[in-house]
Amino acid sequence: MPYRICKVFSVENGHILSKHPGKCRFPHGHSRRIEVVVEADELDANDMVCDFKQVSALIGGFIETFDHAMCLNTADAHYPLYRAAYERVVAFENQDPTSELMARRVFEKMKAELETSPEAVARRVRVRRIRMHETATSWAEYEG
Ligand SMILES: Nc1nc2c(c(=O)[nH]1)N=C([C@H](O)[C@H](O)COP(=O)(O)OP(=O)(O)OP(=O)(O)O)CN2
Repeated sequence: MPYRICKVFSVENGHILSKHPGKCRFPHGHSRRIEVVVEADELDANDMVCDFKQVSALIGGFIETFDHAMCLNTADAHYPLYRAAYERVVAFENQDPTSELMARRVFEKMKAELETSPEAVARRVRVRRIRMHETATSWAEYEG
């Protein structure tokens, strides 16, 4: 049974769900909590999965790109307008930026960071799941 730790990040993030039949197809924002769960079979010399700060160092910068940014489907008719007007736009290729897909994107980035990092932590630690909170009552997660 592996040991697990979780580092929680917060961002203020906008999105448009262009396929949504209700009001979520209009621009709106969320104060998102993003839980990054990593695991290891053995603890390090400090009796940790890894330092929480190492999780931040690996994925914090990527998560920051979602902060005060608008997530958009590239197929949304408004996408070119947002792209032209604002520098902080996060594109989802022909898919709506749901919490499910945002969780998956963070998961895949964290996995890639661990695979390419030369640091020892990367050989021992795996990303287990990303939980993307949307509101106080809803979240989605992606698990490896
Ligand atoms: N599976 C998903 N469903 C919905 C998503 C999503 O990303 N994945 N997103 C939305 C909207 O972005 C919406 O803003 C959030 O939905 P919801 O939790 O329904 O928000 P409310 O504040 O309106 O919830 P209430 O608890 O009903 O007030 C929609 N669905």
